[in-house]
Amino acid sequence: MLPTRKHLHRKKYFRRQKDPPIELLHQKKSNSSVRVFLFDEFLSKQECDGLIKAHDSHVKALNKPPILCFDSIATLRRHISDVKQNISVTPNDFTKGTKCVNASFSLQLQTWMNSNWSFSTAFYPGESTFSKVISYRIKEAMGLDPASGGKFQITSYPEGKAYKEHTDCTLGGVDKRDRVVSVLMYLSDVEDGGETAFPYLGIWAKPKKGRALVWNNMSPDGVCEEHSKHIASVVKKGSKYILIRWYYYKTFYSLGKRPPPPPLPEREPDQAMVSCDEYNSGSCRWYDEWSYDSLLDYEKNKRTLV
Ligand SMILES: O=C(O)CCC(=O)C(=O)O
Ligand SMILES: [Fe+2]
Repeated sequence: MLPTRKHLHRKKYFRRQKDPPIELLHQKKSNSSVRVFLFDEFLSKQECDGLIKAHDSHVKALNKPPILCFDSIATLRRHISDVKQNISVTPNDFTKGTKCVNASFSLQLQTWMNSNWSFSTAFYPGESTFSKVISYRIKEAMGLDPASGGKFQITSYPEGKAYKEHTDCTLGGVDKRDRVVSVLMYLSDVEDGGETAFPYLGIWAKPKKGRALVWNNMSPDGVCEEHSKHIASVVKKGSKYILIRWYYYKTFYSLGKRPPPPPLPEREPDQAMVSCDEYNSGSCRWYDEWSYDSLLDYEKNKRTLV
């Protein structure tokens, strides 16, 4: 039978489920509510390759050295001491009104740090047909409401790169506008390393092209769980690409909408941002879009500017 228009339409949305999803059971005793599921062949090879291509060409296009931003002066100091430099910095080294250093200091840090970061680019719901396709596929397979999902973030890790242990939600946070579920899709195989590991649960997953890994970060009553902490292990050989979409416990107006670019710091149009989060529970990551987190005003006004 020839496929009808209806079939073709449906095929785009539904993955051909070859293997049923499996739950990765806790290998360590834990009273955590976090559950981790694995769906193989969730994305097709063509979808993965298309996303990688789009990501790579976008990263390449933003070819000015990035501006580096830090969550605090303490984090900047830790990075400086990590690269065995003996210079002292004060909050005055941040460009006025921001937590970013100027272009020449950024370039100096980039050299010292040997660009030790992963690269993230984002697209937002409605910006491509693919966003609709994948939202729907996630809804069908995992029961997650597309309206409670945020942006789609593609991240690449060149060989040698990793991301430290962290939670995707805010520990101790009271705001329920937080990431309750993470849907991570591996866009590439990795020759060696790059596993996603949950040290408190004794669970780890190996990157596999097209595979999706889904877990909850918050308990059913909306508390961010310490035991949801996870790590992107170092890519020992090859490179790693992932697509992530976070789903939120409570939805809010700006969720899933591209935020307006912040006015500061001054920058070139093709200049990306590297954001280095809390030293012990974060890593540096290159972003194609600017976030309000780098603005001091934003923190002072309790993050209400957007
Ligand atoms: O790359 C991974 O395996 C994990 C990525 C991650 O945890 C994140 O981007 O929040
Ligand atoms: Fe994460």
